[in-house]
Amino acid sequence: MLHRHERRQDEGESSPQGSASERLLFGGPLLHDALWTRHKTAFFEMSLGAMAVRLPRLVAFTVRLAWRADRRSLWTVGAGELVRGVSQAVGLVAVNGVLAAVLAAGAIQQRVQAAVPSMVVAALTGIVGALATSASTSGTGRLEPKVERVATEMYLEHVIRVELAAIEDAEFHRLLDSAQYGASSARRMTSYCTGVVGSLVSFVAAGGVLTVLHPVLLPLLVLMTLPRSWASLRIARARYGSYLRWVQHARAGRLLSQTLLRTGPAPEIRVHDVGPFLLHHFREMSQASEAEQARLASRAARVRLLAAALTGAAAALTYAALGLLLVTGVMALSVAGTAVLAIRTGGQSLSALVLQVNNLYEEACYVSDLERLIEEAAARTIPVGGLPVPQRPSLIRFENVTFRYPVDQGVDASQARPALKDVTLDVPLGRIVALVGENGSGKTTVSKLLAGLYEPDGGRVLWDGVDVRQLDRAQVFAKVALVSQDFHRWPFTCRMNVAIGRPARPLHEADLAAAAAYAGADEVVGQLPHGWDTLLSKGYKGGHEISGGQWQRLGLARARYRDADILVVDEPTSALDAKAELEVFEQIRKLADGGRTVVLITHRLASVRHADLVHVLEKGELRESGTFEELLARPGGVFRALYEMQRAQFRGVALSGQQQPA
Ligand SMILES: Nc1ncnc2c1ncn2[C@@H]1O[C@H](COP(=O)(O)OP(=O)(O)OP(=O)(O)O)[C@@H](O)[C@H]1O
Repeated sequence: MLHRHERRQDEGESSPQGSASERLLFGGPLLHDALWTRHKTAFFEMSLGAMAVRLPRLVAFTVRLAWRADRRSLWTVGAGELVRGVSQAVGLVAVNGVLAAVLAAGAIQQRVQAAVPSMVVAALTGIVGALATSASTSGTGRLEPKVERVATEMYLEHVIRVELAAIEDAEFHRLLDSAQYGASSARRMTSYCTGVVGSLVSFVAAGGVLTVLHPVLLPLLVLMTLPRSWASLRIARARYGSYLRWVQHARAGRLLSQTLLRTGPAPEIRVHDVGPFLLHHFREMSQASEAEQARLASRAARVRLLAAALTGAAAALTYAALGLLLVTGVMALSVAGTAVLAIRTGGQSLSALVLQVNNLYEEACYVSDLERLIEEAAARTIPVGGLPVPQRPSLIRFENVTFRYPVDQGVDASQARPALKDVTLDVPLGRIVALVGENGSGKTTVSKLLAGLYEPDGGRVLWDGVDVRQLDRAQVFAKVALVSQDFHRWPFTCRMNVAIGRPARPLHEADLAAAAAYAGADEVVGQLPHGWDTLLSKGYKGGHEISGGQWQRLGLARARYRDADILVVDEPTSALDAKAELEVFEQIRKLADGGRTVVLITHRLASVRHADLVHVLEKGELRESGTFEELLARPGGVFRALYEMQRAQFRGVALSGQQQPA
């Protein structure tokens, strides 16, 4: 047997340095940075005994899921497996009766006649067993997809309710990633569990019959089966370990082949002659993978041979013991015949049991991630309920607000600069409030806190004097429409891309048209091959791609369709041409005239001319606040300096036929 640390190295996820090509291209083996990769090694460290201890918990979890998914099928499976086991035991006893009758003294006709009742019982148990097996198989087949659906729903239900900060937390995200495999694992666990229960029942049935026949037969059964079980387990794990190693080379090779096929790098691949270079390394990685698979094949053959030798020795020992019992007259010939049959069925059940438990454990790693995710998600869920948000609030105030984004593990959070530091500002409702500042100054963060997406680490966000933490968050969200910089481009139809601004409301064509006209998206819709019904996702039949500026208009239309009191627009015109930009700002201004609040984030300082109030942020701190004119009039002010800088870019560029300004 391999030494423990050798085995780890031999069977673990990575070959430590990777192939020469992998070292050259990736600096080492190409490994996933994901939580689930840890399961692969954890799996190898689990002994059979430890697995047996965990077994009841695993079965209980699967049964609970199955209970939620479909009770009737669960009952069918349970009863089916039980009936199968019992009919197996009764069948063995009947076979014993047949053998005893046939091997007894007397004329052959009489002996056969005496065996008939037992034969009938054996045949009946065979029929009942087959019926029970098919009932269990169909029950498992019905249960599997339902269990997967229930587990997926559990997962998604929890995920959509967690705070944004949790979704952005790298560690939580890793768990999220890994737990998504939990649903399909739960599905597979259903059939493994049925297998485990079935094998266990069969083993107990065969063991029970053997014990009744003679007490020494049960230990003999175990003795004969254990080496075989150990060997099959060993081979399964060796195969898995080797798979992990060759899949690592295959993964690297796949990355190269995919890169060679993609459109993005295609020009560079051709002009810089990257193709033959990558092809050479693809071949090298594939050969490393082939070598590993060849190594596995010969290793599996060796283990299989050893297993066969051990099983043979155990069988010889068992049959020698049976022979001894026969010769010494301790056991009758008929009993020995039944014992051989029982040892065969019992042995098969035990081997199957060991393998099924092994499979069960492997799946359980993912299912336990799912369990953990559900626990953690529950702890990080957006609170439900709270004080009602005022019908027409008049002021949102940030009071000494400090906020830090969650940092990745290993990074000292206290060292990281807060995204907002001691910020105090007002957002009077029914007005246009602009947030300006350089990249990374904290504008988007202010808008997200305003929308209730984050809670401040220090200070308070007050809605008419009430801390947002006490307000009903669902009502806060309902007050806000958001057009973020990276608003989502849903892979749905154009109509749905606007209507998703208020998904709970029945589709209303007139409102859709009004929202589109507001954002200038009506022109976009008019140019699409199927108008509102065009699928905005290239790569699918009938799918169509639109430009960044056209998307931006749809994003604005979506926010307009939402028809909320507060519209937060983050760089709404970055992809628009100059004419469209002017139009959009004009429209935004009209919104405020209608009593809505607009929080406008932009780098184009000239566009904030119509804002009622401008807040200037710098490195997470509020530097200045005032109207456009006030800020421009402030000597040495940050806004004035930024504005001057932007203006200077255009100064000196004279149009033909125009005089350059003095
Ligand atoms: N999701 C996030 N996770 C971690 N840090 C973030 C995250 N979003 C922003 N930050 C950091 O917080 C700070 C403020 O970012 P924010 O996006 O609020 O700035 P901004 O003024 O809107 O910038 P820009 O003009 O580039 O959009 C930056 O240092 C940024 O790196």
